[in-house]
Amino acid sequence: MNDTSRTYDVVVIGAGPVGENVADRTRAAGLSTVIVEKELLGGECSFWACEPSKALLRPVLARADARRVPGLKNAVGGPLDVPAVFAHRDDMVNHWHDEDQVEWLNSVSVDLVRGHGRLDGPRQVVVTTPEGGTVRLDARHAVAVCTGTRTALPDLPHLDDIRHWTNREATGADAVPRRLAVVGGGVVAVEMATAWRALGSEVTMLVRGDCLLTRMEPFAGEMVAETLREDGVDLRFGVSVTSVAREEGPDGAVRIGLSDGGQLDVDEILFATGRTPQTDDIGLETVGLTPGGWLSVDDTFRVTALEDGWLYAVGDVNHRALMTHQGKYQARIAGPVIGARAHGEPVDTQRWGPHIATADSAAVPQVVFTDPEVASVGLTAREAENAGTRVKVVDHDFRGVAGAHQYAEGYRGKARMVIDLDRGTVVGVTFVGPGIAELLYSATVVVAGEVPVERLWHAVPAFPTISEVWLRLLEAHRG
Ligand SMILES: Cc1cc2nc3c(=O)[nH]c(=O)nc-3n(C[C@H](O)[C@H](O)[C@H](O)COP(=O)(O)OP(=O)(O)OC[C@H]3O[C@@H](n4cnc5c(N)ncnc54)[C@H](O)[C@@H]3O)c2cc1C
Ligand SMILES: NC(=O)c1ccc[n+]([C@@H]2O[C@H](COP(=O)([O-])OP(=O)(O)OC[C@H]3O[C@@H](n4cnc5c(N)ncnc54)[C@H](O)[C@@H]3O)[C@@H](O)[C@H]2O)c1
Repeated sequence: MNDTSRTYDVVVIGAGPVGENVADRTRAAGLSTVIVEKELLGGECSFWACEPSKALLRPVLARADARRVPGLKNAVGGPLDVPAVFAHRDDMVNHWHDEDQVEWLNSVSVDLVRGHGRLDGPRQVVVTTPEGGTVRLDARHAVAVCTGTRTALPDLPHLDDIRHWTNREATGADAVPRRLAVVGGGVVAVEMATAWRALGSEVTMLVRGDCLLTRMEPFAGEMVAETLREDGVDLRFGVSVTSVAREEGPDGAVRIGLSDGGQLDVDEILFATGRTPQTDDIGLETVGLTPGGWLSVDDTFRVTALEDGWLYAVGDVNHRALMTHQGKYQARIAGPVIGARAHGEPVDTQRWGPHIATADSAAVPQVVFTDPEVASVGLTAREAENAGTRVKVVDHDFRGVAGAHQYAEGYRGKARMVIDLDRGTVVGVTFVGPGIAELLYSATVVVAGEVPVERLWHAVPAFPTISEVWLRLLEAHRG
């Protein structure tokens, strides 16, 4: 194929949820924009991460909730309809087709070039197309790298030979392994252990540390661990994988060597061991940067290592907050920033201003879709203390929350509010319990809005909802 060359105001590399939103916002700022994608528009989130994992988990959590409702629990005592769960998952990812996203891209007048994009000097991107041709894209104002991440794998001999699972197989498989090992104790590990246990696998979790969900309040990981164990997951702490091999050929069992000297045979092994940035093959060396690392950015998403400020990195690839909603928030900041700079307009970088991603450090919300659900925003008590804040930690275990007792017989939950005593505001909130995911936005408004604690007395939760936990927290604070 012949080489072609085109010029745009902005070139976006990577059409995951974040790249799509950057392109939408630069276009809205009046800049011509092209996006480059090597796989499916919608990225990891739409096809191999958020969407399929939550589709697998929805029936699991709905059944767990239903089993706590008197009058209903006997009706849902049986196993999940596994083929129907997979069919629902397949529908939720549109059978791994991206024509809806292509239609949307057309509707916002962003051009698309399919293929692998690489920088080729300042403001230049060269795309190798699936047909083997090249398209050269010149950017008048900015290139935004939104190339996301893939699973970070441990350095184990023969790992490539054993057909292991990453998030892609864990969210996309259509057969239930009899025995599944899950390596890791983070969010992917606990969510996928929950899903596959309920789908019928014997699950063993191999966690090298001594707790789950280490970035959250300690009680979150403890409560999730308790239910995983009750549900029959073999949860092992303080153990690492030292070797892996498929016994008896490619379809044989995986034999796992363990750091405690033991071994474990399973049918599949999932590595849920964190993420690595997709920057190893995007031409960073052509602009004087080292390939393979996270791209550090300032609060307006300009890559700090380049002085003349045309290169932006948004979403997972900048390592600020590896979640879809937070990457899309970054995109809603970065797009207008690129627009303002292109039009020679001022950029307002005051805390909470329109061109600075203040929430990335102050108010990142996250829901972990396990049983119980975990929802948190802002700082943990330890993070706040480490930041030098004079804090008061207020805990409540959902006693006296009528809505929680309506929701589930024997409701088990815990809530924590971290108060900045000098400013009189809430800097962090964590809820653990069934049905608490939708409570998180209230906490996010409280933290991002820096609402004075005293004003919260006037925010009245309806009776009898789980939200009344806010009242119990305030009462515990007032004493
Ligand atoms: C199992 C799992 C479950 C998750 N669940 C949730 C959840 O429930 N909620 C949540 O908020 N977050 C969740 N996450 C995190 C979420 O998936 C990521 O934060 C999100 O996908 C990041 O979006 P992104 O656009 O930055 O990157 P990605 O979604 O990774 O998209 C990057 C895109 O860039 C493309 N690309 C890369 N290199 C090139 C190149 N050189 N040329 C052209 N195209 C390129 C890729 O093909 C891809 O389409 C989950 C993650 C995992 C692994
Ligand atoms: N519901 C959600 O919001 C959601 C769901 C899934 C993933 N995500 C995001 O995706 C990102 C990736 O999740 P993740 O769980 O893969 O990463 P993570 O960083 O949350 O957890 C990685 C886990 O693997 C362990 N680990 C790392 N290297 C290891 C090794 N060599 N051997 C054994 N254990 C090892 C770590 O100790 C940790 O327990 C996270 O930032 C997460 O927030 C979000």
